[in-house]
Amino acid sequence: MRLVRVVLATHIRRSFDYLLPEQLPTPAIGARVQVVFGKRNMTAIVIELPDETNIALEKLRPIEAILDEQPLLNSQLHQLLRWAASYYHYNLGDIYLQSLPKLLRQGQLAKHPTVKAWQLTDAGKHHYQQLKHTTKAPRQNQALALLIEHEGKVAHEIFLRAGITQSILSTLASNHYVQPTELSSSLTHYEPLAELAEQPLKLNREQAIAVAAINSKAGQFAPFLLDGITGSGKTEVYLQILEPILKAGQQALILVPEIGLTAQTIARFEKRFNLPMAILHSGLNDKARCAAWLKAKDAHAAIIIGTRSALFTPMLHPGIIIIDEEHDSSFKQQDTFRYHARDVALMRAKLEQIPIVMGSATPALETLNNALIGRYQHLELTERAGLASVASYALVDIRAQPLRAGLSPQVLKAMQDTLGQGQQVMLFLNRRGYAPALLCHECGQVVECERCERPYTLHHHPPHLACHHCGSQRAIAKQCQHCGSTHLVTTGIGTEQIESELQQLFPDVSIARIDRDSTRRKGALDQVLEEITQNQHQILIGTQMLAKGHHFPSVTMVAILDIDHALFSSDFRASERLAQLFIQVSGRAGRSGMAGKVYLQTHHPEHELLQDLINNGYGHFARFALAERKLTDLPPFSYQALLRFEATSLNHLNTLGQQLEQFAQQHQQSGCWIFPVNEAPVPKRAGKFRQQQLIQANARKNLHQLISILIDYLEQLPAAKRVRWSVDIDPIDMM
Ligand SMILES: Nc1ncnc2c1ncn2[C@@H]1O[C@H](COP(=O)(O)OP(=O)(O)OP(=O)(O)O)[C@@H](O)[C@H]1O
Ligand SMILES: [Zn+2]
Repeated sequence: MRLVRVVLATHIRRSFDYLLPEQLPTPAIGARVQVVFGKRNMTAIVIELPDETNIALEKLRPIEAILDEQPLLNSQLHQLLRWAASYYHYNLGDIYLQSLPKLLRQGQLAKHPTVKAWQLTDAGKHHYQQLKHTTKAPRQNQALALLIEHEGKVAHEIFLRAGITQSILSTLASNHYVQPTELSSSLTHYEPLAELAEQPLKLNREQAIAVAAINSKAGQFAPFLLDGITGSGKTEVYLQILEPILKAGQQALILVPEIGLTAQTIARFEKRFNLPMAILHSGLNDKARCAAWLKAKDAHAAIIIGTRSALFTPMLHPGIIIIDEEHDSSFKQQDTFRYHARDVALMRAKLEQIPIVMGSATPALETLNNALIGRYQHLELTERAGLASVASYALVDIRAQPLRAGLSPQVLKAMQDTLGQGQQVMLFLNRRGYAPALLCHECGQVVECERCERPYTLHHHPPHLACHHCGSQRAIAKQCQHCGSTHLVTTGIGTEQIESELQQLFPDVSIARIDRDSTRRKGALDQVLEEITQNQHQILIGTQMLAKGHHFPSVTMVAILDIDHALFSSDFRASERLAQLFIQVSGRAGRSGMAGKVYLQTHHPEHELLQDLINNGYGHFARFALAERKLTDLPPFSYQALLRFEATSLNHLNTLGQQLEQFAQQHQQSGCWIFPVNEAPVPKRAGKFRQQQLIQANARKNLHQLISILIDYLEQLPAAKRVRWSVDIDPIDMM
């Protein structure tokens, strides 16, 4: 009797045992199998081949089929997924299955797709024998030689990497020396890096120290914080630490924030190394994602660049993990499996025994603290790279000032001057749409999304109302629902409004707006970023999309229009987020030699956070903020979990809340604080009422113990069946 223990994607939080029928070979651990679960056919992953089971034998069902001869996941990834399941108190089966690309989850064979290739003809062979010693058409000869070397078949991509262009291949094809064919992409393997495709920059002293420190830890677990001000050349450091790793035939995994993964980023790595890369982001179709994943797994890609979930991509020869803009909140998944990619990546680096580099100009306080207490090696870049100098700041007091398009006279004047000198201006406003609210001028009633009880945002392109909480849309109201008046007016300003008003103020200037609406179309963001680099636009207006890591050489002026609302938030992380945003946005000014200037409009020019950031910089602010967190027992000096509850009826929530609070108080442990169940900061979303309970502890162990007890309780509690609940470990957004 042979047994197989598997996990699969079901809400039941455990593994399942199946029988292995005689005619099937023993599957590898980490391979997929097909099983019947309930009445459904499902893809499962083998996690163990146990000797015994506590299920009655007659109840065991057989496995239907084995899908993989080779395991998809190696033992380090198994350990990682198990660790993640226990750390985040999430279902192991879901985590396993979610770590696979969708097509593999659905049971497709893990086969590399075929790629375009060229085949040598007899005529081509003959031609080469006759002409190989001539100097005529050297590129054509090189192409034919490459084909002979590889038994007559070479992938198109390999020709391109060797500098043999499409037009050379077309000429060869028109002479019938080669003909198109296909190759399994697994045959397109690459040789380790021999020499760089482009000359590296000469590092400054701090960069050189960073590169040497990281390279000295090859082949072992070593975490680094690369704490370098904006424009200090962190990317050049990444490029140079990759060189020895790629020369050793190892792979690099590079994680970037959701919208930081642009064609420009990819191009920088491509240009330096000319090696195959696997790109993984949420915009890929299923086929492309699966192909990239397999390329990484079988080491047919040297560099794997991706957003959050790329972290789980298997690699045959892992050499290093890099997390760029490590403070970015898009590394934290905000629904279902709420993991933080940076934290899981650290564990992965530990399991794989490789270095991990976390880079940022504005490190998360958690990360900075780990560096300050010596848990991570702290590498600092305190100067701008090359010829660029640090931008200067001006606080613009807008109290009682007349504003046009949200801009003060001082900022408008500065814009005129900057534009007059042929330089670019960047305006930052973290609010997309035309106006954040539409209201009745007669009775004051605001037009609200009924499902969220929040104002609709007015959009003009195309005209509609959109709820930024639940995403619902409707036609623009013509009448007040309350009093029937047709006199509706907007309040507040969004990026669309600034764009249209600036078009009137600066009719001869090209304006680019960059926000989620203007970049929805695939490729639109890359296109506008390229246009900005080519100086096709002079004024750039954007939300935080524009703040992230971009390098625009001609931007010398940045104006931050309105961040006042964030100065008085009750969320203890608000000041950290504001400081990061402020520094990142400011960091776009003056990056290539020309002096940069940053204008900050505010009603609170004396506010100590703004004063501190401007006068002393992020590092000073962050150390002070850490001291404050320590005094008040907040993370990273304590550990938090958030239980979230959602239901269509408030009664259901209240019943559950009372029972849970009572239970939690009875199971209070020393070193744990259990806060009351409260309304969430967004108390209603998409028709569901929302509540939450914060749990805090002085040690991780205590937190995890208490959470386990609470989860066990919730799983068997009848009142919890009518409520959707979830657990968020290390929550960063309390919404
Ligand atoms: N050693 C160097 N010498 C000259 N120029 C350099 C050097 N290192 C980097 N640069 C240049 O400085 C500019 C800024 O570098 P990079 O984009 O890597 O900065 P960064 O630290 O990643 O900034 P940010 O955090 O704002 O994204 C780039 O144009 C880069 O080519
Ligand atoms: Zn809504």
